[in-house]
Amino acid sequence: MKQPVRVAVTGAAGQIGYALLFRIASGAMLGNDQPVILQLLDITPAMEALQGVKMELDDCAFPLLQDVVCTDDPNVAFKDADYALLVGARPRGPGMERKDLLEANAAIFSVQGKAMNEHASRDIKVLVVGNPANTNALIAQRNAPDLNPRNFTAMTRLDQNRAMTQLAQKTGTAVTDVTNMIIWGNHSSTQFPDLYHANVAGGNAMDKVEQDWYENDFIPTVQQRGAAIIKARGASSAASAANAAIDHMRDWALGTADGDSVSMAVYSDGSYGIQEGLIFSFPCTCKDGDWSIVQGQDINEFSQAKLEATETELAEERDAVSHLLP
Ligand SMILES: NC(=O)c1ccc[n+]([C@@H]2O[C@H](COP(=O)([O-])OP(=O)(O)OC[C@H]3O[C@@H](n4cnc5c(N)ncnc54)[C@H](O)[C@@H]3O)[C@@H](O)[C@H]2O)c1
Ligand SMILES: O=C(O)C[C@H](O)C(=O)O
Repeated sequence: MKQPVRVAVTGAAGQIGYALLFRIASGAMLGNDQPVILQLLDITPAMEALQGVKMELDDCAFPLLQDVVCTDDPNVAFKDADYALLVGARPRGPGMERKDLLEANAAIFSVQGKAMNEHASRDIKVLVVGNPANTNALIAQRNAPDLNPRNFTAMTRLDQNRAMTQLAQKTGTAVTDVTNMIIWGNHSSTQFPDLYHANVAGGNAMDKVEQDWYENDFIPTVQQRGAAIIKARGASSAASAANAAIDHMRDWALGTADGDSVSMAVYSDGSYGIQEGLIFSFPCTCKDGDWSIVQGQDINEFSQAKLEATETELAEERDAVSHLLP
């Protein structure tokens, strides 16, 4: 039996938390042979609700779940954590743009970055889900100077999964026929879903769809899907977001499939001309618990303009929170 690993989840009493924790505890994220200890963080007024979630986790009698810690103290939640899923944040309501959330959520992520810097495993793998996810990840990373910046990532896997289904439905194929479906940039309406490098049933995706559908239907549908869910449900996506978080962490920990790449917002090393230090979604492969950016893809004029637009937005978000970046 493997040694248990410690998985910190913030915002654990929230909607995404409720769809996420049971799957982590079941082994869906780290494998059926990996025992876990859950370290759950939420704010003080949510402690009673969090205790209720813990009672339900207990009542599942998950064989892999060794302990559940509930706390309102980030220093406790991140103690020796091997993985952290930073979900806790104020979600976007109808009519709100992500930028409206920047200031409100920025403070949360600087505190949590500092707590990880002090208390977490030096190899911690951090996934930021709470919006604006890329910039929250940047704030956490910059507040954790003793940790490797490569340990901090943000989630664009939900956008990738959305894009895969749209493409499969359009081409009359199964989602399992779609590979290398990459989202570049920010988890926002400037994200760039790239069909030029995606494959459907072994052929290039752009050979199977019309340019007009790609530009005027597919891209806006994927970019606006979060807002469409909020409009329909009156609340932001939760189960699909939790599912994408599981996908992201599982691939990072256990590796991506041969011949496939996945979308991960990671610390930019300047690849594809993207400013170094931004948390930008690139095509990534994962092996032995580490990610790398897929290099050498041709970027045409259309794609280049899209990459620049989403990079500009991320640079603006970074500048708007510069007072929180040490
Ligand atoms: N990246 C993505 O693809 C994606 C997708 C869906 C939602 N989201 C984002 O995920 C976040 C959570 O969504 P939700 O639906 O679970 O929201 P929710 O309001 O149901 O839950 C958020 C939880 O976070 C807690 N929280 C607030 N401040 C905290 C703090 N300082 N420390 C710890 N916990 C804190 C709240 O008490 C609440 O329990 C939102 O920011 C939402 O916009 C991201
Ligand atoms: O768009 C939002 O605010 C919610 C979330 O990020 C989503 O993509 O569903």
